[in-house]
Amino acid sequence: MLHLASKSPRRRELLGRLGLEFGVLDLDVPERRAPGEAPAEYVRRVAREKAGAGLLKVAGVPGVAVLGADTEVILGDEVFGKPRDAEDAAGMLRRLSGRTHEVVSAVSVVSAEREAQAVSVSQVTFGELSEAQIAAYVATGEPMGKAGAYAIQGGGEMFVRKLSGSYSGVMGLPLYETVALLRQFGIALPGLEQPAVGTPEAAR
Ligand SMILES: Cc1cn([C@H]2C[C@H](O)[C@@H](COP(=O)(O)OP(=O)(O)OP(=O)(O)O)O2)c(=O)[nH]c1=O
Repeated sequence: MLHLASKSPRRRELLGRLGLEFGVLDLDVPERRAPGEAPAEYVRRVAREKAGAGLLKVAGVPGVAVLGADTEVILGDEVFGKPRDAEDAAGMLRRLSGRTHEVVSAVSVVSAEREAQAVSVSQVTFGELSEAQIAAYVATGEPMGKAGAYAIQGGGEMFVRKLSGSYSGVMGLPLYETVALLRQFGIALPGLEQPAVGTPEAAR
């Protein structure tokens, strides 16, 4: 049985697209970058810690695997996590305006026997954002709870001039990498292995 160690509704929705059954573990893992820690290393560590904390919660249940993930927006050596408040969100959007940043999403799967990890890195280029646009977007509340203060799956898509990488990775759970990891753990993916309901006979 797979468990998702995440409070993120996006991760629940994305994992659900694979058509497998999974439980959800609500955890609070601190997200703080250690001094001198490289941005990509930080994302990998936090994903591993989320999965590890989840495994502790279900310890003793045989045959369980736990998936944890972390997503951060990286601009040079700066790491933008979830904004603290509206002002912080506006500051992040100002920094991202007219520039290309990276969105790094790490996924970790752990079980009592093994652990594996995959990382997805996407490049996202924003157009120039006016102060009015930033203020209007922040006022929608959408930036809160999102790394880099935007949601590509929401109004933030209007800022994206170019995306090179994984759309689901930017949203918080890179599906291509997740499928590969789950297969390593022998977890069946019925949504991928059977024809979708309603697919015409000829297309099967
Ligand atoms: C860049 C970007 C991030 N995000 C979200 C994905 C993640 O939920 C969030 C980054 O914060 P995370 O710390 O990765 O995740 P979380 O705190 O939401 O959930 P949990 O730790 O419980 O798994 O930003 C979007 O929804 N859209 C985007 O375009």
